[in-house]
This record gives sequence, structure tokens and C-alpha cells, in this order.
Amino acid sequence: MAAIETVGLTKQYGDLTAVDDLDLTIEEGEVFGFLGPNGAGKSTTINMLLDFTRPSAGSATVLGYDAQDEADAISPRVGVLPEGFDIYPRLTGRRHIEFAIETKDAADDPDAVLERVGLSADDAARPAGDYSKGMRQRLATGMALVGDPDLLIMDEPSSGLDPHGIREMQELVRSEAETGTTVFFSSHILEHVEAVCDRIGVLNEGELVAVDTIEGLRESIGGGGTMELTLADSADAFRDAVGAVDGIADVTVSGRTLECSIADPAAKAGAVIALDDAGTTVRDVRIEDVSLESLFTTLTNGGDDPGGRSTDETESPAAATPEVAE
Ligand SMILES: Nc1ncnc2c1ncn2[C@@H]1O[C@H](COP(=O)(O)OP(=O)(O)OP(=O)(O)O)[C@@H](O)[C@H]1O
Repeated sequence: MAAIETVGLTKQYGDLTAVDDLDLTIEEGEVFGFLGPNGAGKSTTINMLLDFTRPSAGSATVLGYDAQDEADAISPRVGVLPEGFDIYPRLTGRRHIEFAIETKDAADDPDAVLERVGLSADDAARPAGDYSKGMRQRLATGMALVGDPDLLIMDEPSSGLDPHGIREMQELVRSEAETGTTVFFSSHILEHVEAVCDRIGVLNEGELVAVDTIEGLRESIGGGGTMELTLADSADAFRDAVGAVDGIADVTVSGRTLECSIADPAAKAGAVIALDDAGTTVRDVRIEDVSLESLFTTLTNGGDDPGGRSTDETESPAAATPEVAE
């Protein structure tokens, strides 16, 4: 059974198609990164999965249940970290966790949950209204983890976290996945997605423009990346030998160094062999894969332009705020 499956899922706001005919399957136990520039439709998709907003067309199942007709069966098994999570300012962190435990009728130990998300006993005793953004994010994550959900849906989980917190979040996501939890998280911070996801889907202007592993995506846009080879001899005499290798393009020479663009990952070994055959010794090799940043830019035509879309934005509800069913 797929953890999430959408078929032709579409959301229209007036003339704006926020999510356009989305077909997506996420398997159980997978860590899936849902990537896209601002306004791409990530939160709208999440809101439809959680029945916070109704699709204009298409359907979705979550943990085998229809996201709209059987939402009551889904919610106890899903942990949600909404974008822009609203805290109750006067309640302590601990009380928030206790509240989540009561609501989900779970048996978690609040202290264990707080520890898991890196909130100390002192922090937990303070009103959440005094928390920093990162502490609020930790608290929201703790609330999402209550009840050992089968599916974690996280909207921008690293928002507000410092580098240490981001690493902890990544470890937490991986350890949840190791226990069989499916993790679906949206982000536009590419490195975070790269660090933890089995696969990513890239949404652009409401349309799914790619779904693959990061490696697969790199290959699909032509491998990419560069290789720098430092030789024992002056590199100029070996430019042609390496340039003749299939999958190597744009060779530039500087002293004993050759820098090659890689169009096919298999060309890396081929280049080293060709240089050896040509009679020189390769002293050092540095490979730089195409960055996820440039991959993202390629897939989203710049990535920073939610424009081209209608501007009749009214409100963009956070996942925490269910929209009145239309
Ligand atoms: N309630 C609403 N009414 C009108 N338009 C909306 C509403 N909610 C979202 N939209 C529009 O739908 C599009 C997708 O928004 P969404 O919040 O899903 O994007 P996102 O990918 O989550 O963006 P971000 O990364 O900035 O959070 C945007 O153009 C947004 O303005």
C-alpha cells in the first residue's frame, strides 16, 4: 500500500491553478522531499492531503484512506508539522506536548518527547510565547511525533532552526524512517532535502516537473558536474586524449591541471584510464557534482519566480488552519 497517492489532484483558486493535475505515489517508509519555489503549491497539496482544503478535481489517499471522505481515519495516524505553527503563548512547552498526547489519546512520556526534540526541562517549563522561532519549531515537531505516527507530514521542517538544529532535524527524520515511518516534507532549502530524502518531487507553478532520486535527477539533466585532474606532467599535451573520452566536454587546461565538464558519470573513470594510456600519471582527482541548487534552477526555470501566476492571493492558510470546506 502506498502511504500517499494522488490522482489528478487539482486546486483552483479563481483563475489560479495552485496545484495542477498532480499524480504522485509515495511508498511506505520512504522519505520524500517535496520541493518547489515559493508559491509552487506545496502547502496547498499538503492541505488537501490533510483535508484542510478541498480539491477542485482529482483525489488523494493517505495510508490507504480517502483524504476527503475518510479524514477521520487518517488524522490519528499522521503527525503534522504545519508551516507557521501557532503556539498558545501562555502555555508551557510541556503543556503543549501533554495537550498533543491527550488529543491523540497517546501514551507518550512528555519528557521523552521533549528530549527527543532538544528542549530541556527548563525550556519545557517556560511559556511557549517566550520561545525563539527555532524552539517553537522544535516544540511543533515534538507535537507531531506524539503517538508514533505512521506518516509524518512536515511543511518546511527546518524553518527557524540553526545549523545544529537542522542536523538534529535531519537525524530525527532518518531515525523515524528507520522505524518504518513515511516522511513527506516540503522545503525550498535544497541542502536539507538532499541530506535526508530517498526521492524528491519538484513542483513548479502547481505542476510536478520531476520525481526521482537526486542522483536520477542529476543524470536526467545530463549528469553535470566537473572533474579536475592534476597530472604529473604539463596538462596541455593531454588535452586531446581526455577530450576524446565519451561524455567529457569542455576541457580547459591550466599548468598541470585539466578541468572537464562531465556529461555522463561513466566518463570519470574513462578520463583517468585515457590519461594513463596516454602516458601520464594522474596525481589527484577532484569531482564536483552538479549542485542541487543548479538542478533546482534548471527544473524550475529560475526557481525564484512564482510570478507568471495570477496575483489574486487572498490568504494562504497554514496547514494548521483548516479552511472552511468549500
Ligand atoms: N486561500 C488561498 N486563496 C487564494 N490563493 C491561494 C490560497 N492559498 C494559496 N494560494 C495560492 O496558491 C499558490 C500556491 O501556494 P502554496 O502556499 O501552496 O505554495 P507553497 O509552494 O507552499 O509556497 P511557499 O514555499 O512560499 O510556502 C500561490 O500562488 C498562493 O498565492
